[in-house]
Amino acid sequence: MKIIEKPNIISPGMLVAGIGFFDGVHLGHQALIGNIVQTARERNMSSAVVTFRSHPRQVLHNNYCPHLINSFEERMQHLSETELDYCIVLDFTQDMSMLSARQFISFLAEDYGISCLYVGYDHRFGHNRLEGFSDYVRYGKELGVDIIRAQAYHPGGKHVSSSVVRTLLSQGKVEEAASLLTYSYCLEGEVIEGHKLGRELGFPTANLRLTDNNKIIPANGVYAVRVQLPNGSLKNGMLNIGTRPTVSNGSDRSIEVNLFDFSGNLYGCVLKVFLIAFLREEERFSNIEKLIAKIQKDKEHTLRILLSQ
Ligand SMILES: Cc1cc2nc3c(=O)[nH]c(=O)nc-3n(C[C@H](O)[C@H](O)[C@H](O)COP(=O)(O)O)c2cc1C
Ligand SMILES: Nc1ncnc2c1ncn2[C@@H]1O[C@H](COP(=O)(O)OP(=O)(O)O)[C@@H](O)[C@H]1O
Repeated sequence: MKIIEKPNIISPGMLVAGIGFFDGVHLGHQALIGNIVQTARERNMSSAVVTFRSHPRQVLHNNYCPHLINSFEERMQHLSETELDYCIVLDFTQDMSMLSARQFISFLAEDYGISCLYVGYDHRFGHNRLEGFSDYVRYGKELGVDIIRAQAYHPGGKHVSSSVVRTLLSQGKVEEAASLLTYSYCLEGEVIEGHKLGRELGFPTANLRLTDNNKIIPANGVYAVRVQLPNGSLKNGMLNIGTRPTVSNGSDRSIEVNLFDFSGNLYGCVLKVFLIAFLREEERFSNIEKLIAKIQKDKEHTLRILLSQ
């Protein structure tokens, strides 16, 4: 998949595209992309999605802070794992938000050579999202762009959407989220210094400062994880997200991971942590010995989960 970031007519009138933000590139997105690719093949054309670098709401509302499933780089990575030929990345601007639906379709046709556009069953575009699908079809006819309505995808009768996945993640339901995403949710961050207490407990923990502040932080609790080190190697581990109520009265939320079968200095390294399963909620223990005993049990629980996969 080639990423197109500037107006570029790949082959005039020979591009089948879908439009959306595609946060998560979940099963529903994958089904839509499957339809785009199939239509492109039937028509001897190329396939693409049109997406936005930042969430349009971030541009329209200055202080809006989205809670997203993917960073931009992750979204590009997951899209590139599909069979799409191109991903057209637009920088959503105030000017773009003023375009009517007709002007936007015309822009896609003229600047990118799009001749067939899949529009999500619930997707609306154009200034103030005033118009609907029948209007898009009419403008498409006038402009020579075939507009197709993408159907909702309900595997096993379940509704799949980015909002459903976001809710699952914020509730800590990482396994259910992974079944809709087709991959485990990932948090990436640089290892920073913590309170140096982990080593005293016998479980040193790499404290993470997240690379992307717009990503969802799953519910507080303990998770079984796989950790990718900068050299690409994978380690099993356990992650705690929370306020560490046994050792601290503060409300600061830390994200810290203990790696199994590892010793060494990780400060300054960037780790990717894949959340495989939720183990339990964070608890306040009456003393450190009880906390240590529980973390030891968490380790056994984590190993049972990760080694059975
Ligand atoms: C698997 C795991 C589970 C944890 N569970 C709890 C918990 O239930 N309650 C709590 O107060 N702290 C919990 N912690 C946090 C420890 O208190 C924390 O690792 C310790 O304070 C070390 O912090 P430091 O790296 O900043 O020194 C957990 C840590 C790990 C790695
Ligand atoms: N198995 C391990 N898992 C996580 N971090 C480890 C491990 N072994 C060594 N380390 C190192 O120890 C640090 C964590 O020790 P800790 O006492 O918890 O200090 P801090 O409070 O600064 O995180 C990590 O940042 C990393 O550099």
